Amino acid sequence: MPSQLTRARVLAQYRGHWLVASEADEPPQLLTARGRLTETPITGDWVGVDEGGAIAHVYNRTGTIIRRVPGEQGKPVSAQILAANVDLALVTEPLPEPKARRLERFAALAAAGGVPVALALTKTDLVDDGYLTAAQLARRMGVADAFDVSAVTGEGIDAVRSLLTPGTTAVLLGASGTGKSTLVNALLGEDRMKTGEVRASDRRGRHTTVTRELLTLPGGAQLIDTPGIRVAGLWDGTGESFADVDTLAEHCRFVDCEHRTEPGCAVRDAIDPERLAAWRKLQRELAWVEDRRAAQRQRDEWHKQITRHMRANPKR
Ligand SMILES: Nc1nc2c(ncn2[C@@H]2O[C@H](COP(=O)(O)OP(=O)(O)OP(=O)(O)O)[C@@H](O)[C@H]2O)c(=O)[nH]1
Ligand SMILES: [Zn+2]
Repeated sequence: MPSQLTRARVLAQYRGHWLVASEADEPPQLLTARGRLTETPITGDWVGVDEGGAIAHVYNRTGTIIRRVPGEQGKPVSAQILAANVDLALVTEPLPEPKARRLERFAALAAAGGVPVALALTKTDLVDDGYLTAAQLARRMGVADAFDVSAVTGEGIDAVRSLLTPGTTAVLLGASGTGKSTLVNALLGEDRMKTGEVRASDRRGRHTTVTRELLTLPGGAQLIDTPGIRVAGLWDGTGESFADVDTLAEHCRFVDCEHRTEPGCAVRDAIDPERLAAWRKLQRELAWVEDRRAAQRQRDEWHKQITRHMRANPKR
């Protein structure tokens, strides 16, 4: 690592460029990377900028949101890091009929990366008792913080703000159309104009391929939006998001109990059947992913060995 590096945060990524803000109160700059980095910088990353003004290092990440990229049949499975160095995931789902299955999936995605979860049920203006639904879902999922919010009436926005203390980096996670961007706008208030397309233009013109952007909220917290996610495949476990099932499962008679009809099962009668079905479905998905990943690792190892062998025995 070169000696003189300035620490800076990646606000957004473009093709071969990154919008980066140093800790000092300077305007963000569009930078390129120096040579080959060990990691490709992504939104939320802390990077080291060298004296020539290029990204030369990506610091270790804590709290990452990683999903499996929807792949074609027969193609290798791969992962995509959606956000780095995140302290809180606000998982969104709209009222009047929030889908528990989607909430559980996004919560698992966050938990797998070591990120605590809060629920934000949007569009509460469409119902009378959104707070009840939020409380029930939170209880069932073992989530401490849950809010029903409305960008139309402003209800619940302050409650969400109370979690977004200065220095916190939060990410909005949820399916397309669940109200993430609208919530961002509500939290930003009038500051919205300073962000987005305005900042993403420079001498070379406008960079319109904004995908995930780290924004600074008026209160001093950072927020990353993740627009347009259709499929949120799991990649590496479900973290602590099914702690209820995992804890009870320790008391099942069989270690590989699937909590169906096995005798001495401690989970089946204690967990909501739909939640248990969701757990099973995600476990099956993870088993499939792990199989594919193991097969790919084996193939990679093979290729390495062949290459090594050919290098050691060049044709004469
Ligand atoms: N009634 C009502 N409608 C809302 C509220 N929040 C969002 N909507 C509407 O829901 C739709 C989807 O909201 P978006 O904020 O674009 O959803 P998103 O999650 O950002 O979607 P992607 O960008 O595709 O991921 C829009 O038509 C919003 O106007 C709300 O609090 N109340
Ligand atoms: Zn069991």
